[in-house]
Amino acid sequence: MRNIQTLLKGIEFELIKGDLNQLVSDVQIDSRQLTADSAFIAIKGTQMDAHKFIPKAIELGAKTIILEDEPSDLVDGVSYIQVNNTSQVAGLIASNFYDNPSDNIKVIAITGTNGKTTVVTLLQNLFIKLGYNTGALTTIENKINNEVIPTKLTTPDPVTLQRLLAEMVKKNCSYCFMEASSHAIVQGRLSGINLTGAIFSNISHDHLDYHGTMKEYINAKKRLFDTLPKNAFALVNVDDKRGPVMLQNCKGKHVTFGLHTMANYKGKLIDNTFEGIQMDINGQEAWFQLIGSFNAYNILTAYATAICLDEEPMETLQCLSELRPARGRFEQLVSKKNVRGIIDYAHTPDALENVLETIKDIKEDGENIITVVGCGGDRDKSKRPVMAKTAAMLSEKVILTSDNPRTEDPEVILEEMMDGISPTQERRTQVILDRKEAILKAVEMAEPRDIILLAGKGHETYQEIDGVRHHFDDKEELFKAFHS
Ligand SMILES: CC(=O)N[C@H]1[C@@H](OP(=O)(O)OP(=O)(O)OC[C@H]2O[C@@H](n3ccc(=O)[nH]c3=O)[C@H](O)[C@@H]2O)O[C@H](CO)[C@@H](O)[C@@H]1O[C@H](C)C(=O)N[C@@H](C)C(=O)N[C@H](CCC(=O)O)C(=O)O
Ligand SMILES: Nc1ncnc2c1ncn2[C@@H]1O[C@H](COP(=O)(O)OP(=O)(O)OP(=O)(O)O)[C@@H](O)[C@H]1O
Repeated sequence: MRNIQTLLKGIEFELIKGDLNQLVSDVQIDSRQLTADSAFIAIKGTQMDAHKFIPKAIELGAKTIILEDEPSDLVDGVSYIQVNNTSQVAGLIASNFYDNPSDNIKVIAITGTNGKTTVVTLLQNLFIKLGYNTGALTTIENKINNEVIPTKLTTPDPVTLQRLLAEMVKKNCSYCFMEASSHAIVQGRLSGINLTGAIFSNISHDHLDYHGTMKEYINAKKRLFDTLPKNAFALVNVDDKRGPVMLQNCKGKHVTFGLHTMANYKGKLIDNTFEGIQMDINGQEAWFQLIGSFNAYNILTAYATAICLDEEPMETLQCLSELRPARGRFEQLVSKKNVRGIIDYAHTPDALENVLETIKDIKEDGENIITVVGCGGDRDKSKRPVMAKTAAMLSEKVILTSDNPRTEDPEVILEEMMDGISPTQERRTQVILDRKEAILKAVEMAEPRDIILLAGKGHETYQEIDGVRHHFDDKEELFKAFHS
């Protein structure tokens, strides 16, 4: 139990009614999770205004309400605390509730359109190999050492985030590596975290449905750097022209990396095969088991982060070279007929282009690429024709199919994807609504040495149709198709 005063440390507030010594058993932003004596933080969200749940919260036993708008009806025995922006202080309140966990664990957050999950996974595995207890928060899952905690979000909500950090501290973790999505940054989910480092991977077209313009999207990422403390490091990719932008007005220690630009950490790709990549990092050559030139960036990022955290360069390289790809990130299966299947989470135009360019770089002449790809429903519609066009430009054959239509009509999504296909590309493009059938068709069409790319789902084990998640796993389906 904590008293309200403790929860409000460092926050500007006004006590409308009640007692600051009142004890609080838990902090919640969702009325559905409330238990007796919890504090309820009423957030004005993108869908609804949680102020309307305040009566319900009190009914469920909440005696502390943190809100923006003063309610007309004030209940006796309940403390009402008014703040400017509940969404932006929820993390701070939760941090105070959990004893400011990020003072006792080094938290490193990565933002950027692509590469976040890969880098966080690499870093967690690297630091476990280096002998540390380590936590990781990713789109795939949250982890405390080897314990897996399922998640639906890339960056957890502010209260869950602080609870996870507190749990990591309890389990003696020295580090937490986490993804910071642009949604999370804008919504203040990271508030209350005392960051040790922030990383910028790259930026390209994504999430414009939420941010509106590219400028706003870039600004969202930049906010992570604008609020960085002086003793934290700001590690950015200077091959991306927005890298230096992230560092403008950033108080943290500026550190750069790049493959093509002068940087503190300079990498060079030497060899790129289906078995792995060889690269030079600051004059030291090493072999890594991750595939694709874009992974040269991810390895360089992980290396640079480890050195920023005072690890020894040779040991870091040795451990990095032992690491394998994350689930659904360029995972490969080869059939008896010698057809190579690649499962990759590429679900943005840029990531799709990257993965296809990577395959083209590595493959031999005469080996054809068959791409199976779809676009999600209820998400950025503008990327649909672009992704179809990218697939058609960089593959010999394309099968457009479903990828989480959610509440949208999958046929309409596919029609919008088809808008990106030119009349000449139409001849080598098929539309197969059912993803399982699309995979079977790709396998049936493939000749020995051909390459099938299943793009977009990666690690996901579901297909969301009409709001219901049905079990679906690209790797499982490909394995069955290869063995049927
Ligand atoms: C659009 C968006 O980002 N929404 C996130 C946001 O919720 P919201 O503002 O929309 O919430 P809302 O539904 O309007 O509800 C407002 C408030 O009422 C509360 N509520 C609601 C119902 C109720 O009965 N009682 C109650 O108290 C809710 O808990 C919330 O605090 O804040 C919530 C708490 O942090 C998030 O869970 C929620 O993520 C939703 C589920 C989501 O799907 N978000 C996606 C878009 C997202 O955040 N994705 C990024 C990754 C993007 C990427 O890189 O691909 C991520 O970090 O995962
Ligand atoms: N450094 C990189 N630069 C460009 N593309 C990359 C990079 N790393 C990975 N990719 C591509 O982007 C896809 C997604 O990678 P990853 O999951 O690591 O990114 P992410 O930023 O976590 O994305 P999300 O938040 O959507 O999960 C990969 O499958 C790969 O095709």
